[in-house]
Amino acid sequence: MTVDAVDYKALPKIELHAHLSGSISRQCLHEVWLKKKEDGETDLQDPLIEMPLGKHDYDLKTFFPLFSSYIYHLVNDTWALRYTTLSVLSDFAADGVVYLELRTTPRAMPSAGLTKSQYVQVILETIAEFEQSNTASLRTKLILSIDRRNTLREANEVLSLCRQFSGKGVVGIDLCGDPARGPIDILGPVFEEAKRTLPELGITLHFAEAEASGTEEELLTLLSWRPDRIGHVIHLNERVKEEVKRRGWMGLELCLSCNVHAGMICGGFESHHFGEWWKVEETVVVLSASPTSPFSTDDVGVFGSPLSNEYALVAKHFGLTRADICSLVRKGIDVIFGGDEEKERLRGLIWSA
Ligand SMILES: CNc1ncnc2c1ncn2[C@@H]1O[C@H](COP(=O)(O)O)[C@@H](O)[C@H]1O
Repeated sequence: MTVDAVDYKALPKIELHAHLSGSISRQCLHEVWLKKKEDGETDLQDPLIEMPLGKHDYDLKTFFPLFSSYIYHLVNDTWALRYTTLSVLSDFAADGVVYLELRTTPRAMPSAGLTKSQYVQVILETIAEFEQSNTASLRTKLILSIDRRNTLREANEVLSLCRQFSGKGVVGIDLCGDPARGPIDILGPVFEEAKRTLPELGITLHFAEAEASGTEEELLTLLSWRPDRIGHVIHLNERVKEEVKRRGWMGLELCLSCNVHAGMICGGFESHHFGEWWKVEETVVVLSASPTSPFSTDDVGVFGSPLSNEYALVAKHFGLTRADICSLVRKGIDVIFGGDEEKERLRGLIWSA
């Protein structure tokens, strides 16, 4: 059986590292802009001009400001939040994703009178609405993100929201944001409290995404917070690699297109560290998509590569067979945060060969 025999879109897939605002397609942002323009509610430039279709060469310097200076000004009320969330869910479902953990940084929208708690509530209601009205097999849970720039008070607020919505769709907490920002030590107590008081909550951390956030000191600190999964996993020295393996069964959320397009790794797909990790017994590699906006795997909207394409890429560049691909997806079930019932559902859905 050649790798070409796999229909990567039809392959039921698990996506665990998708940032909501980075997963909105440029077309969807354009639709939001059109409505706001017609209603006289925006002076922003058309997203298709701001982020032309086909432009995916954002790097870590140009990528992060896109949110605070553009996307957050466009998606700034309940209508836009619901519209864009529905669009993101439809895109993942159309790409054959059957289980999605969407992550987002709770954001108040003062001009629309929306608190951070209401922001989370709107997203959860939109997910429920999508699941009721859609025949797709996609089931979605939410992870709330702490930004590296957050103060201790802001980070604690995210933890409180996790507590408030635990059992109602929120299944995890994340550390994300510009890796050039830090230090992250002040946030430690929040993750320690999460571990202690909310054992059902999964912890995932952006890990060694850039050299600046890949010092041994930072990485050992992050590991001391006892994450269940880590994302990107690029700049690790041998000691940290050994430490990751020693923890056993840690999920590694790897984002190929994002890392390559954003120049986060040297060389092309062949030199991606997926090649180093995917056969490591002690860890579980999970691929993440790069939507069609300016980013890519973890921000499909930005980098523009759906999850199905990420599987095609690893098959092509690392020679995975159909059996390898199916076993890669199946292994991912073990590191989802969505609970045993969901794991059972997925075991019935994901191809065994
Ligand atoms: C390149 N990879 C990345 N590394 C770190 N953080 C990232 C990221 N991609 C996105 N974000 C984080 O997600 C936010 C946007 O989505 P939400 O408003 O939360 O839904 C960004 O502001 C950034 O903090």
